[in-house]
Amino acid sequence: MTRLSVNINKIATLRNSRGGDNPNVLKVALDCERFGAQGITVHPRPDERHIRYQDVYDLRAEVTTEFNIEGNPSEKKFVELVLANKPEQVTLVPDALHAITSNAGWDTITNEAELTDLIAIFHSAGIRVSVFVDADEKMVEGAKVCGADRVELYTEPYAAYYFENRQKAVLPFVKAAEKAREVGLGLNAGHDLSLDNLRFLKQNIPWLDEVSIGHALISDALYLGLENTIQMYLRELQV
Ligand SMILES: CC(=O)[C@@H](O)[C@H](O)COP(=O)(O)O
Ligand SMILES: NCC(=O)COP(=O)(O)O
Repeated sequence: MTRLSVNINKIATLRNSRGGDNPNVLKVALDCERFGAQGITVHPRPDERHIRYQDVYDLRAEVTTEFNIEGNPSEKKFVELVLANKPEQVTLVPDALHAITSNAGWDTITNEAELTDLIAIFHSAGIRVSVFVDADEKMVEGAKVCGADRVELYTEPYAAYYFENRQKAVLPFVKAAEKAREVGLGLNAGHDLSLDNLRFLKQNIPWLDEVSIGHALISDALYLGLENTIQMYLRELQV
């Protein structure tokens, strides 16, 4: 079974645009769970341009499905936030400070020492650790060496190339996923997954543990409604 974790960053972006509390991030998270999402993902960034640090505390208190916090652990504040909230999963992402969104996975070989230390810290708090990587077998192997539990494959290149040649687009992801399975890592995927490209990814990598989806899902919900949209994404994973 592949779990759907809904990334609610975009809800916070909308809320922050007017400075009030509409839409209410916590309510949307609980509604996502009620509508069938099996997890909630947030990616607080140091500038708090969408999810604020306080949101993480508020969500932790109420979310009953898997809570996944993504972010760059080079920021001490991020590590402290995760340790204070003890989510079921932390996803380590090497974001540059002013990047519009995540745009690359870790070099798990160059950053082996840093990642190994951080993973040990999160493990000592009982938190599962997923490491965001490009679809590169060497980076997957490197994540295993660092002690990760899972990798999250950065799927933007798959999504970008999907309509041109989906067989070729998925191939590096299948190889990276096979490597993850071979070395005993759990497998997540995310970034730019959508109703267009999700089913094909799942068909080619049926052992995917989890996908985290935000931008496309929240955009679809404007037309289709949140409950219906979540059901539609869940259906794409039932193949
Ligand atoms: C880690 C990742 O793939 C990103 O998609 C991220 O979680 C989304 O962050 P933004 O919502 O800030 O673009
Ligand atoms: N980890 C990826 C994620 O949470 C959502 O990415 P996107 O669907 O907003 O591109």
